[in-house]
Amino acid sequence: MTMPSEHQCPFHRSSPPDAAPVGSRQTWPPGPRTGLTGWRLLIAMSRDLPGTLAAWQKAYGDIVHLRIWPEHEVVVADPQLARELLVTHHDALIRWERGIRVFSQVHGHSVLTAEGEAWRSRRHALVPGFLPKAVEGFSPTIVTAATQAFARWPGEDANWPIESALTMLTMDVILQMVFSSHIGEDVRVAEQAIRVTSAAANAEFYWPASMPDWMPWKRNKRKSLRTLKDLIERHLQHRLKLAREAWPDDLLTRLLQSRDDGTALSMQNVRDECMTIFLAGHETTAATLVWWAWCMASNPDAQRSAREEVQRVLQGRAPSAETLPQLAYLVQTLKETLRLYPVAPLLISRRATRAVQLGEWTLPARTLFMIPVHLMHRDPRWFADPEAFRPERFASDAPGVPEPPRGAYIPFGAGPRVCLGQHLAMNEMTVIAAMLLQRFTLSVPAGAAPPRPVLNVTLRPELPMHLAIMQRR
Ligand code: HEM
Repeated sequence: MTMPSEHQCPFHRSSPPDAAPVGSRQTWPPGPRTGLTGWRLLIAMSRDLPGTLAAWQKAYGDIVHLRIWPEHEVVVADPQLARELLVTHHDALIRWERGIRVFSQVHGHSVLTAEGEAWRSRRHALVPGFLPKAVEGFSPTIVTAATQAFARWPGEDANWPIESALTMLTMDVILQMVFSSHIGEDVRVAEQAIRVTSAAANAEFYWPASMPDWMPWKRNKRKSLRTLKDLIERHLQHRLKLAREAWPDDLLTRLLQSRDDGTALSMQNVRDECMTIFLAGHETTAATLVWWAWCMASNPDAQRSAREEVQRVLQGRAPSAETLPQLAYLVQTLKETLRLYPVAPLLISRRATRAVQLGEWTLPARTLFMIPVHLMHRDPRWFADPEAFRPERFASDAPGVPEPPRGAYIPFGAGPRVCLGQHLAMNEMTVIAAMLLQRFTLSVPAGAAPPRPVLNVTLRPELPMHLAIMQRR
């Protein structure tokens, strides 16, 4: 019998014997060998982050140390410790500076990128607009946008570009919520600009510094950033030209009005918040709906059950604040989709500003922490038959399904920096999913292989998703 050595992770006693810690024996959990700089670990991560982290968890356990010069990084895939980090130790953490620098190129200094007091006051100003009651008020807007979008879908298509169609729809929804306007002609340009900036951001995460954007080969990124900023600016200027009494009740008006009651939001802050809400508010919901559509198409029984519920509850009507809570099974299909395909599979890495006690490890100030949400979501210890699509596991009365530990399921993060838009996202996705099932049957195109998830800021299919659709009579 192999006795656990003092090197081994106390949370994963079965670590292999070669799992020697790289740093101080008292300080660092086990992890892969580093070589001279550890940069080969970085290269492995940049090629396939989810796959590489899964292999390291298998080899070294739930808490893995990576020495990537000049950093010490600790990957925490133990649900209780991940939660402890995000909730109990939140005030000992800031977000990884490099990640924030990359995000700031697009988001400026918004609630997503701010820290400390600046973050607290932004979050405080924004929260009321994103509480469940406030979000309910957006349902008619979502219904109108979805009705118009689905009316443009064909009656039948064996290879319908559903990813592009759903992205357009969620973009339209968020533009109506923020600016009370449709995206119209801008849609294709914006979609392309977002793809270019996301790809650029994804590549830059793995470099210690970015080359300046005026470099000739960054022309596309420069142009795309300009396109997105111009889009926000155009809507903002249009609003400012209107008399105040004519301002519609939307998120931009709420942001502008919050400047009146002493919240120190500059006009640049308003622009930055609009950009974050625009991007975070539609890319994530689009990606989740795309994965949901795949799960429905590849699990026809689940699709049938969800549709039967929609028909029984809605009886052909549009979803509303009153009927949405009755769509319990449909919500379970969305939750199960978020388990299998969490669109933010790795929360933004955190940096410790002081020593952090995590289980039996005391990890010094400046340690970087990474939380692989996707690994916890597919861990057979917390979710039986984890690769299977089984919405019933989220039923409150599911027989014989043990409750996973808190922290094992965190598609929206946890702690004070939990997703600001989680209620809006669930509300919007439920409305759109219900309306889609009312109108169309989804199936996998003949001969199509299961999509490979890749991380491109959000988790997306490697190739744009196409599905077969058939209008229901
Ligand atoms: C399926 C949809 C969504 C998912 C899975 C999702 C996921 C997440 C996650 C995991 C975080 C925390 C990141 C971290 O801790 O590092 C986050 C933060 C955030 N999300 Fe979402 N999100 C979704 C939709 C939305 C929507 C619709 C909005 C806004 C309209 C939004 C706005 C934000 C903002 C502003 C933050 C930063 C909050 C802060 O730092 O205080 N998200 N989201």
